[in-house]
Formats: sequence, structure tokens, C-alpha cells
Amino acid sequence: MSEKQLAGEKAVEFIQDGMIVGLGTGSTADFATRKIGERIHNGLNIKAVATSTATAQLATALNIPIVDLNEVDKIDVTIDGADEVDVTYTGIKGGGGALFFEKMVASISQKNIWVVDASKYVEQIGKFPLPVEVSPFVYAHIYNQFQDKGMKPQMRKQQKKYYLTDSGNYIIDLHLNTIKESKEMASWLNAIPGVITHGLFINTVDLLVIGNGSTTRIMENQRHK
Ligand SMILES: O=C(CO)[C@H](O)[C@H](O)COP(=O)(O)O
Repeated sequence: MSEKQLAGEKAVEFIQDGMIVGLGTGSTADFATRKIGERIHNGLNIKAVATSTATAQLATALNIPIVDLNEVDKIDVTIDGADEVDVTYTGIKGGGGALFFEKMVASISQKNIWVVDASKYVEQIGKFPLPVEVSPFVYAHIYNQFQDKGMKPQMRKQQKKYYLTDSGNYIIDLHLNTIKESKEMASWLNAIPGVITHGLFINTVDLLVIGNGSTTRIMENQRHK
């Protein structure tokens, strides 16, 4: 079994009857979603909120009842993947383009569990390009601002066109190589008009489930206890 599958399936052990569950996006989160589907088939009773159209489609195919984010007061547990996470539980998400909905769902979740393979647990984040979701109305100006600051921006593309997120925005990937001041970087990005959100997730994760060889390592963010 792959490290992604080990991590994804392990996290499902934290889900109990009656919960509202956030379903993440990406190949690792999909393993969790499939396992939840299996448990529903065996009698588990939950409702779920999806973080992307792709995840909603997978969940529906597995008979997982999907509800709108606005129909729930809170989400009990969200299981999501990540592209990189460091020892302070700061991470980069959005490799799969779902960062905006993922951030919204995480923000109203009482417990956020991230599932990753061992290669994503790093000392310093930033090797993975940082996604910034921007409005198509003003994207070129934001791109130029990044370029002028030497942040090596790249418009994300799909089939030669600009990649469109589920909410109809573009993504600019910043090839920074290392991000030391993540809080400052997050505040700066948040303040740029036309930036919808970015892939820096700070102080979000409660529990990190890392697929490690043939087993899993579970790490609890002590600051969230
Ligand atoms: O943030 C994400 C999607 O926006 C994903 O969780 C992240 O890209 C990890 O994906 P994978 O599990 O396929 O490696």
C-alpha cells in the first residue's frame, strides 16, 4: 500500500457516526474519501462538505451525502492533503487548484487532519511552488508585481489555456524555493487587491498523519490542544 493510501485511510479512523465531515481534494484525500465511502456502505452515518467539484463527484459516486457549506453550522473533522508541511505545522496547499474552497472549509472545521506521504514533511517549505489564486480581472498586474519582486511567478496552465479554478479564477505559482517568513508573506499576499487567497496555511492543522514506509506516523499540533 502506498504512503498516500496509508495516511488517507488511517485518518478515517477519527470519523464517527453523526459527524459533518470535510472532504479534501487530491490523490491522498481521495483515499480517505474512498474509505469513508466503504464505511458508509457498512452503516456509517455522516454528512460531508466537499472542497472541490472533483471531490463532490467522487463522493456522490460513493453514496456519501454531500451538503452545502452554508447549510452547516460547523464541520467536525476535515481530512485534506497538502503539498508541503513543516515542523511548525505550516503548510502549502493548492497543487490541485482547490486552495480557496479548502481554506474556507478548514476555517470552519473544528479539527483539521492533513494526510501526506513522508516526502512532504520538510524542514523548510517553499520548494513546492506557492499557488496564489487571483481574479482574472486584474491578474496581469498582480503577475507583474510578483515579477518585479523576483518571486518567479508562473501562470498555471491547462491545455494551453490559463487554468480556471472551481470559482472561476486564475492561479499564479510562485517559485520561491524557500519561504522563511510565512506569516509576513501571507499578510502581504492577503492585502493585494485581486488576490482571492494563497496556498499558505498557517496554524490550521491539528493532526498530521504521515504515511511512512509501511506504517503511519501521527503528530499532534500541541498549540491546538
Ligand atoms: O491542496 C491540494 C489540492 O488543492 C492537495 O491536497 C495537494 O495538492 C496534495 O495533493 P496530492 O494528495 O494529490 O499529492
